[in-house]
Amino acid sequence: MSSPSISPATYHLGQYQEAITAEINDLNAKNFTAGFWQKEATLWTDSAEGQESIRSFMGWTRVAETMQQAVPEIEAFVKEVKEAGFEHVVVMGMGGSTMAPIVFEKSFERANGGLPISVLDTTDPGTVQQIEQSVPLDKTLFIVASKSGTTAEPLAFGDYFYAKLKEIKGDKAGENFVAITDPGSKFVTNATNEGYRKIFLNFAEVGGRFSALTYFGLVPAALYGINIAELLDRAVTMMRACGSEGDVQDNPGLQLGATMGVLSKQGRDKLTLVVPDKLHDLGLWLEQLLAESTGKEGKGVLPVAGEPLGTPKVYGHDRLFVYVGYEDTPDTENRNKLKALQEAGHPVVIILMKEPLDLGAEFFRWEVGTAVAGAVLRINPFDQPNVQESKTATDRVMKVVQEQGHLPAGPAAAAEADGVSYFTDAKGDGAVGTLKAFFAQSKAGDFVNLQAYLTESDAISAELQEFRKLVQQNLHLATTSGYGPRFLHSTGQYHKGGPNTGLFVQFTHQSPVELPLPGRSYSFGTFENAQAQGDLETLQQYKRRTLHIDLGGNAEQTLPKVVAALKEALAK
Ligand SMILES: O=P(O)(O)OC[C@H]1O[C@H](O)[C@H](O)[C@@H](O)[C@@H]1O
Repeated sequence: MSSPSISPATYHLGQYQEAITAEINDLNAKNFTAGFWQKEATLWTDSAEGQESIRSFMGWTRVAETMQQAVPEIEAFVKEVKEAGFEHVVVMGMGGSTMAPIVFEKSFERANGGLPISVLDTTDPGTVQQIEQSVPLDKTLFIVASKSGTTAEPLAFGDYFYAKLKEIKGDKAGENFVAITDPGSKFVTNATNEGYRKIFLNFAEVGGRFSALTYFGLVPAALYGINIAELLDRAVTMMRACGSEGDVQDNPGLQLGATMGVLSKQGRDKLTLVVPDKLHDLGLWLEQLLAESTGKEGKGVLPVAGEPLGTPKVYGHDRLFVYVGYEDTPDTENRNKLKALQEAGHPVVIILMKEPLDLGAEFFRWEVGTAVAGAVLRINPFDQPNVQESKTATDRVMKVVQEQGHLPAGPAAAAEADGVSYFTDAKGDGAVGTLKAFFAQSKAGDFVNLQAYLTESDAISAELQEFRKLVQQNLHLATTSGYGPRFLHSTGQYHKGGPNTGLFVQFTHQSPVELPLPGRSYSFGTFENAQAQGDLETLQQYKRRTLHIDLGGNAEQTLPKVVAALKEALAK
């Protein structure tokens, strides 16, 4: 095993170098690094209330060291699980409670003896059913992961699969369940009563999106066969480089954060992440960290992940490109394009790791960088004030469902074609005219966000990519895309709290799969569509430009028709 070292980061900042250096000098002049480790909340805000909240969520800064002590406990648990004959793990949760497991599963090869992992973080009935049908239920360990223990989705997933296991194992169902949650939550009591095999108590002072290196990330990682001791050692190496043990000359987190903060203030507020295929899902984790931490008070760094990388002519002046890849993977096409972008005057940062275990260090670099960007933007990076609003709106919708047995009726469609209904204020003729009118509202510096409350599949993802490509090539706008309700717990904060520069395209469907939820009067599908409706109302309340496209009962068949209509609408 190579000894831990920090992956090199190269900054090509061109005309922005001067302003960023000035910011770094300012931060150093006020002893930012020392203040950061002492949780000096004045670095972020002048409000006393804000300062108290900041201090209470800075437990993540030293949690990697704490977790080094917990490695034997986690490894003993993994041994117990394997000896008990489990063959598969399903991690169920939203946002920060599942993003790191997704990255681990996709970025590492499963080690010999490691258990395969699936992650369930959607209420879409088709996806829930796919997971149910793809695992041996009686030999599957279900991890219900929720910091607060109150999030509606993980509780629903837990109840759903617990009922299934009860049918198979009766009173022994709890043997297949594990909880990861904060101490004192009601969920702890419920999990205890239901006989869960184990309850891992996490740390109240570590927020969800900063919890990759706690039980939330590490328990699934260890079950999958990842060497978590080494992962943590590398994180601790990065902690030291960022000044955890005293003064450092160049703090890598501070450098990244100052770059993101200054560029955001100068209008280059769209951090475009470029990765090799093997790191495809790193973007999901980073999206939540950056968008939820910085997207508030009309400011923010917008993470753009999974967008096809283009030539300089398709971009405006609103990007910072960051490449995270591997030293020994040439990834020639991306690297050449980045070179061209750099030469055309776009700021580009390149981080090269040796192997996936270096992600331990990178998680920490980005966490510090995000906190520093928050200080430069003068916002509290540890709260998510606008996420709750959309949950409250969904609760209102669900109340109607419970009273009337169905979702509340919405406005009349602006257009209907090919079994697809379009809802928006923009006025145009038919599907093509409506799409044209909707996008005619865009201007330079805007972004287009696709929200897919659909069953995730390669075919749907490919169509969404095509949609993004058309927008990028014809309108030269940044595009982001996420499956709902996952993104609600991630980029959803930025959509409502960040600058009003987004055009939101929401896709819903009427799932042919009907999955009732135990103990509730509604099904997964109704819940999913209520979440979409609740968020749409919240976006509209914030005067965001919205287009809701209902794809009907066969989204794989109708989405290509929408893409074809878009092509026509955007043609010159
Ligand atoms: O882990 P939980 O408490 O269930 O929370 C899951 C997610 O819920 C919310 O939507 C927050 O905005 C996220 O930051 C959080 O990660």
